[in-house]
Amino acid sequence: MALKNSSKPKKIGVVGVGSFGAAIANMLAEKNEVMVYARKEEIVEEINSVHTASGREINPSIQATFDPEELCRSCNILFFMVPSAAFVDVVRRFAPHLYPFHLIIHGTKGLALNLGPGESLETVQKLRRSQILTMSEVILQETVSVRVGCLAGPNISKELSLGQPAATVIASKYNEVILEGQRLLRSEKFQVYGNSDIIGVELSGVLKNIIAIAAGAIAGLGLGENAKGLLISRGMVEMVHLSKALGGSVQSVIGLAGVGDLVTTCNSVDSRNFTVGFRLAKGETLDQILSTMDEVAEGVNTVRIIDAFIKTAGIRAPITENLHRVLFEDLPIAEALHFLMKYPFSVDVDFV
Ligand SMILES: NC(=O)C1=CN([C@@H]2O[C@H](COP(=O)(O)OP(=O)(O)OC[C@H]3O[C@@H](n4cnc5c(N)ncnc54)[C@H](OP(=O)(O)O)[C@@H]3O)[C@@H](O)[C@H]2O)C=CC1
Ligand SMILES: O=C(CO)COP(=O)(O)O
Repeated sequence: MALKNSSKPKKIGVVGVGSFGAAIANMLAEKNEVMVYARKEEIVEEINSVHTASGREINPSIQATFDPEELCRSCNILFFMVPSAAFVDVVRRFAPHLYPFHLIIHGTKGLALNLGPGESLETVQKLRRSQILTMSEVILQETVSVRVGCLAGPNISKELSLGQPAATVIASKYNEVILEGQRLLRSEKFQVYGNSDIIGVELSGVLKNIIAIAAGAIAGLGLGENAKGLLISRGMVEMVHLSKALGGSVQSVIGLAGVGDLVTTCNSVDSRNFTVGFRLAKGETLDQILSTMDEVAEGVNTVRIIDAFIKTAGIRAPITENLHRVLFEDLPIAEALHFLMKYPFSVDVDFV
């Protein structure tokens, strides 16, 4: 059924009620009518009857559905809050029900691949930029939506759920998307900045996860705060070079969604990426860690994608390269650190 402008729906939709989706849905519900989508019938029933989602508190005013069509019919603004590994599938499920009037903002800090049929990261010889998609690029590729934005910043969901003060960036080529995001989310406890460099903001949120895994490893090895400061500063420089190579601006990396989130994630035991590094340093294997984590640590897959890209593009990104060897090539962490300490970094800041 085609929707006319006069019948434009008014609720705000949230797709995915995991850790971050639940936190954002609750914040949106403070001043808006909200409907959430969960793929499992039992989660929908849990939300609608006892107002929790897998035990996470959900504002009692929030309604849930497992029908993408109902969500798209009821809402004109949708927040996609699912991990990157599921993003293409989820967007394809929603695509038949989306119209150009729908405004979409996503909060996903991961990448997808745009490969040919039967191809995978293991089989492609080279990984070019055109074969890597940010989540806004997935939405634009898979749907008729045009007004697309992302939400990124230092936003550990546990802290947001406790009502602790924080800020985020809404990035979009369309000022209207930024203004809507600010109108919906801004509060006394939550500041919302705008940025027109959506690719740079998405990449900032994606790339900081790599450095956060390394920060967790440094903490797990008990190497101290000097080493952490060294990693964060070299990590920021690496993020700038990678982001520029992938189409983002320097300014976005040194802003809230880049350096702001980098500092938070590199210091928080509530960060899943930090936790992966910490547990690796304590001697667990990657398989052991991932099989016992309930929530997604996007940085692991991001390391694989970025490592393949830099090898193709001929870029040096020593932290990512060494982390790839630790995660996927059995290099002991101590050796990776030894290698990094000998790496001939000589210029402090070389991107301005
Ligand atoms: N948690 C945080 O502090 C923050 C997270 N982010 C980003 O947000 C994104 C989501 O993270 P987070 O909420 O923590 O992840 P979680 O692992 O907590 O939750 C993921 C959610 O996505 C749903 N989901 C997974 N696969 C599918 C699918 N195929 N179809 C429909 N729904 C699906 C899950 O549903 P089900 O229960 O059915 O599996 C679950 O509700 C990530 O990219 C993360 O980097 C960004 C900022 C902060
Ligand atoms: O991006 C986040 C906070 O801004 C959450 O980080 P983790 O995915 O590592 O938990």
